[in-house]
Amino acid sequence: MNMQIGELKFEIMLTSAEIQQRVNSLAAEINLAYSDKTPVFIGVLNGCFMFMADLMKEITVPCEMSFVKLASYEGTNQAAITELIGVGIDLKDRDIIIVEDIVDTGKSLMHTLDALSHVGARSIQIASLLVKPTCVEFEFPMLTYVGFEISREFVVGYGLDLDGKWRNLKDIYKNVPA
Ligand SMILES: O=P(O)(O)OC[C@H]1O[C@H](OP(=O)(O)OP(=O)(O)O)[C@H](O)[C@@H]1O
Ligand code: HPA
Repeated sequence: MNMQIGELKFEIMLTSAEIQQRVNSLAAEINLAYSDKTPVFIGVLNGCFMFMADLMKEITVPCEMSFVKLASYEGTNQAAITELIGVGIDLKDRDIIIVEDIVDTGKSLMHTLDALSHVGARSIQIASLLVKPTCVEFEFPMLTYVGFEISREFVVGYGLDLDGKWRNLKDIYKNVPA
């Protein structure tokens, strides 16, 4: 199945059924690993919304959840300071699972981890539906739950956007040469 967005050509990469099956097995792994815990799932908006919703429906351990947005401020002589807006839960001594749609360069995830480094969590793990191993610029030992390792091509659908659009597609498409 192909799709044309302006000049760009996309081909289906992961069907909704394939995604659901993988999300269910990630949830099963998490249920097992957290059987004696009450984790806090933190979804990083906007891209995570579909993955988070489908994952949470399969989580059977008692848990809390929240969504955050990353806000970056560039100081004149300072490195960018990143703040997480919207957690709303005291994270001290909690077991956190960060939920991301994609780890591409890893910069966003680095910012999220930075922002969470001072909250006094008991543990932090990461669940990302997609990872681009050939693009990631950092090591993430806490990236335990990965849906699919994919190649470098730009992808859209299931929460992932191109210029703010196409997040609503239920399958995931990848950019291919026209
Ligand atoms: O690993 P990276 O190279 O940092 O890219 C991954 C991030 O980029 C996208 O977020 P974006 O900032 O575009 O916001 P969005 O979730 O609202 O689309 C995506 O949702 C990831 O959070
Ligand atoms: O391949 C991608 N698609 C959509 N959003 C993204 N953000 C980082 N990489 C991507």
